[in-house]
Amino acid sequence: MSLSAEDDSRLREYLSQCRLEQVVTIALCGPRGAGKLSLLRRRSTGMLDDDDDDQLNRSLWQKREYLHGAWFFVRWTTHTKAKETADTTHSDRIALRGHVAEADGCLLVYDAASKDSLVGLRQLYETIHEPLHVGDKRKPVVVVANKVDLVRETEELALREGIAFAKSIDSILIKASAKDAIGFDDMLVEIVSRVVLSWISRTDEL
Ligand SMILES: Nc1nc2c(ncn2[C@@H]2O[C@H](COP(=O)(O)OP(=O)(O)OP(=O)(O)O)[C@@H](O)[C@H]2O)c(=O)[nH]1
Repeated sequence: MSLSAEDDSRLREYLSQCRLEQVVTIALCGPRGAGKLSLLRRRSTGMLDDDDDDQLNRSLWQKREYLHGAWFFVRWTTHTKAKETADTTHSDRIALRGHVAEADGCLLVYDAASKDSLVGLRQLYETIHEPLHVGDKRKPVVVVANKVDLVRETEELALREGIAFAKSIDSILIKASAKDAIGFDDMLVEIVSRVVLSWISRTDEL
């Protein structure tokens, strides 16, 4: 994980004083087909694709997680639930902004084997700029390059550009593959840690 030793100890100290389970809501945002649902599904059911109705499958969307010596109740949301809805429709953008506004943090997922997917993610980031900000502070964000199993060494451009994008928005990139079950734990720990640190900063400011 990318936390400094100082942040790590602040986080552990804060959590050691919390008696109750911490509820964290994370928005999974990203262009169509990036693998948002597959990442969640793979983690919960061990499957990549499934015919069951994922939207009704509560175990997919909320899960207890033990991180940094504390229990969290993690709720996931995503904006592209209606398969027939195109990315660019007005209602999709409204849904996307709504999810981001309600979330404590965001995972920005794109398909690491597709330059178009990264272009889509950049556009999406512009769309969520407003709900992502609370006053002059931005909610925690982590970029996830999914489908790294499809990236060959000779065509790593979308991955390298993804790292540059993550840096440009003051974030980090985590490599993941829902297919090979890689990266989910890392992205979970990273985003939840950043969310808790944002709570600590807010408390410190009061
Ligand atoms: N090779 C490979 N394929 C993947 C991976 N993750 C997802 N897929 C495939 O990519 C396709 C799209 O995955 P979804 O999980 O539906 O993507 P999504 O981002 O939820 O898509 P929308 O609902 O359209 O926004 C599916 O056919 C998955 O099987 C991965 O890590 N590697």
